[in-house]
Amino acid sequence: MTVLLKCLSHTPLRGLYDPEPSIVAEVEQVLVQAKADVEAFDPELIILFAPDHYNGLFYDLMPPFVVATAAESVGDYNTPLGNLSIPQDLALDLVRYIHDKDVDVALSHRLQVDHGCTQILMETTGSLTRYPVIPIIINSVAPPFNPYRRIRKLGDAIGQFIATLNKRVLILGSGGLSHEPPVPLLSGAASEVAEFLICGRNPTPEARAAREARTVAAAKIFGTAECELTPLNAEWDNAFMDLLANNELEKVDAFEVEVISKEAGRSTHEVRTWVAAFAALAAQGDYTATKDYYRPINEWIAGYGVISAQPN
Ligand SMILES: O=C(O)/C=C/c1cccc(O)c1O
Ligand SMILES: [Fe+2]
Repeated sequence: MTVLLKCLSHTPLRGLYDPEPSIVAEVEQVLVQAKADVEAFDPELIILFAPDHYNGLFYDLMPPFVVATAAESVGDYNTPLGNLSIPQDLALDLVRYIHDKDVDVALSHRLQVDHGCTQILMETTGSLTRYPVIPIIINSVAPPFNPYRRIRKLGDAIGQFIATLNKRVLILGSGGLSHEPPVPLLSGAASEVAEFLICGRNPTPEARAAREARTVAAAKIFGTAECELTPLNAEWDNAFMDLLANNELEKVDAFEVEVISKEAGRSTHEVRTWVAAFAALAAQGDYTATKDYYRPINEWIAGYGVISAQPN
């Protein structure tokens, strides 16, 4: 068993509403390197920790964690449609293993996934199907959330499972860092919005286009006085990346959801995927991590970071 970890912010605004060309080129270079690293590692399995953004999972049944044995991309924003290549029996073995470690996960035999899963696959592998992948969705967008210590336990259990495999395993974490896109909250929502959040699967093309246009409109004013969304927080982001790079993962047990939402934005909780990814890595022993990139990018509504790590 050999392990490589990559955690990347995602943003569906990439290519839709970009910052100045030098920044686009800078990020492109980081992503080209990430893809080259993955190509050289040649994974036999990808464990992908990702959030959903009310595309596959809704409040009619909102699980904290889901392992998918089959998944198709909804093709939101600029991401491709299509099925992911999931080894079904291995995914089921993973579910049984996690349960044996006293952590409960939901199971889906037909999950719809969005840019939370697909953008990172496209960026690091160039395809939805290049390598076998087991997607694990961690609720990071639809409050209430379970505590960060539960994410660490989940990641640790999955890391122990990885250690039983005689495979090269790429662990991916998708999302974060600080950010707050215009994703509605159920609490206080108008009835039409509440209906979408509870049961909004398979929107019409017009509804999807309207949602994407709302995100672009928010991006155009994000970070200005005109915008009511919580601004990016580079200090929070750097402290979080340092915590990971310095092998201090247990500190996340003290993270408070409401405090993070206020300080860094409601969708900052996508870093829960990074916590799970690093806990899975830490289950292999000590590791060395490198902060490959960080920049707060208002146009993308993203504290945008990339971090890589491998066991020592
Ligand atoms: O779900 C959406 O419509 C928008 C999501 C989004 C926007 C900006 C940054 C992100 O990480 C997102 O997921
Ligand atoms: Fe996101």
